[in-house]
Amino acid sequence: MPAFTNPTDLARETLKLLSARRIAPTPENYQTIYHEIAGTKPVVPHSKGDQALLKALQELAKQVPGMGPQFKALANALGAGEQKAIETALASLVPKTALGSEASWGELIRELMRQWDLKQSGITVARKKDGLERVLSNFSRDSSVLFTKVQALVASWAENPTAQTGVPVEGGEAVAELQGKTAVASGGGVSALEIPTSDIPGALREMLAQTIQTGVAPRLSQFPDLRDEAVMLAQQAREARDQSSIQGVAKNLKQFWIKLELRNDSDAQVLDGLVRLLRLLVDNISELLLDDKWLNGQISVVQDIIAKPLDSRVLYDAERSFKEVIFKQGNLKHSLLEAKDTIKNMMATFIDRMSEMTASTGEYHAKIERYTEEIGRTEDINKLNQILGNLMKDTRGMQLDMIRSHDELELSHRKVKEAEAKILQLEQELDHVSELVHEDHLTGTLNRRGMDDAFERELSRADRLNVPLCVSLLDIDHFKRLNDTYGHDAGDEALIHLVRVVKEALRPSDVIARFGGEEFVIILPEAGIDEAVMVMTRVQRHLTKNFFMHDNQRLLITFSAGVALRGAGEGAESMISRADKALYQAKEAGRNRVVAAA
Ligand SMILES: Nc1nc2c(ncn2[C@@H]2O[C@H](COP(=O)(O)OP(=O)(O)OP(=O)(O)O)[C@@H](O)[C@H]2O)c(=O)[nH]1
Repeated sequence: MPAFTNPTDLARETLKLLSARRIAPTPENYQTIYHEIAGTKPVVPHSKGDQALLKALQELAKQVPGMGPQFKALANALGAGEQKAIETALASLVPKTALGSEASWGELIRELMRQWDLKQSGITVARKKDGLERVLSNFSRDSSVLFTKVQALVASWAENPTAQTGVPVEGGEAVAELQGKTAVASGGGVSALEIPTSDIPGALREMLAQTIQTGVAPRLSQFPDLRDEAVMLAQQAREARDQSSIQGVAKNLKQFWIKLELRNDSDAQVLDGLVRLLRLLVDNISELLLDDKWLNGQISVVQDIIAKPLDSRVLYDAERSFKEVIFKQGNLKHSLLEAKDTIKNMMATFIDRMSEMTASTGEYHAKIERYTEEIGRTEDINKLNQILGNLMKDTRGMQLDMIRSHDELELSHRKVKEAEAKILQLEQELDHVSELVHEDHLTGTLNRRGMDDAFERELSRADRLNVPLCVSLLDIDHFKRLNDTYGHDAGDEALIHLVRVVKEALRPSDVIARFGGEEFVIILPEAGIDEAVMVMTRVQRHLTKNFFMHDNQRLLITFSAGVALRGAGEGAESMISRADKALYQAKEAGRNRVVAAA
């Protein structure tokens, strides 16, 4: 029995003992000594967080079948703040857990308490409590599932202090894996608690597979390669049974999403590009309206673009060409209008002079008639002399007028001729500028200038994304013989045929440009050397299956090609030169083949 029961005595004795034992008179020490003297248990005040944790443990005691007493003991020990009792309670949880690891539940709860007390930005105690309650109420029927869920929840707190939610939902682990994270914390002491593979249930795998197959793949119809990849991934997810294949699926999915994001970006770019292009066309229609022919040229470019699968690069090319044409046409239009004005002025001068001349000759004739009458009427020699003098003067004046008018007319005529020549030249220039939009006018591929632009763009893209880039130089075999046998026009047709067939076999992102006569450059973005050689061999096969028809004859066209993979920091010129050497080797080796450059 304690010696003191009266609170005043107890207080006095407590202070005495504090002083006798030389213990600092802190509130905690005072409380401990007080209870020691009174023979009572100290009431440990609980923080809000502790209260929530206690409540959660009490909830666990109710919900987990067969483990109620253990959780209750732990809650009591925590409530009383008795370290030894906490340890015993934790130890008592261990053998009862369904999971193999002896220390699993104990460690998990210890970690739960540790994370509970830690302050993570963005995860409040209320949020933790909410998360824990949801896990308890959703998964407490199966202790092994509950273990995994509680573990994932704790890991999510530990993993990312700024995480928006700490509540794992169905498939939460899978989502964490997809994002390239594991559901188990890398620090914070739970790294030993790996999720056993047997805990990735078949239903979850199936759900993931179905999400990819029926939710993702059908929305990728415009990107057949990605759609096929999604279907393949779905199959992979369905078949993944062990840890390493699940990890493989997660890695593939992550890469797939990155690709999808890039593609979506480029989709938005295509839309942007198209809108910019249309705006450019509409805004500048007045510049292009000088002649219907030119306007139609621009519109047909837009129509061509819309007819093809949209590609931000095609739009970019078209936009650049448009801008150039509009700028040049604007300048030319100005000069053209000036030249036309000059002609109009010349014509006006000409008509003025003509009417002046007609007027002065009319006047002269009237004077002559008058002088003739006067000459008929007079016999006076002096008078006649005077009339003759006047007549001479008028005739000389008339002659001067005539000479002046003649000179002026000559000048006008010359100026009109010059203005006409200028107009002709300007019109030819306009035609030429318009042709620039269509690049190589025979085959419709890019010309050398277009190729330079495309190279510039692809090289910087390859640098930016750190992806490979290949170039191929192809040359038709024995083209001279074809020209000599069937004529130059047939040769031209063969070039058009070749380009059409080559384009069919290439990817939309590949670029083809006419390098010279019967030589073409193909830029293959994001292709390694093996892939590039494979693409060019596929193009060759496609060409041998598609004969060139001339005068109802099936003519087989073949080509040889050299392929070069871009070296670090290598420029277009050097790549083409290496591809050219490889092309030479292909010709030397018997033609109709593809050779990779060293
Ligand atoms: N029809 C036509 N012929 C062209 C054009 N440009 C170049 N050529 C012709 O292409 C031929 C190229 O001949 P060569 O360089 O001797 O090569 P090849 O006959 O193809 O022989 P190999 O390349 O060795 O297989 C020449 O006859 C050129 O006149 C063009 O635009 N149209």
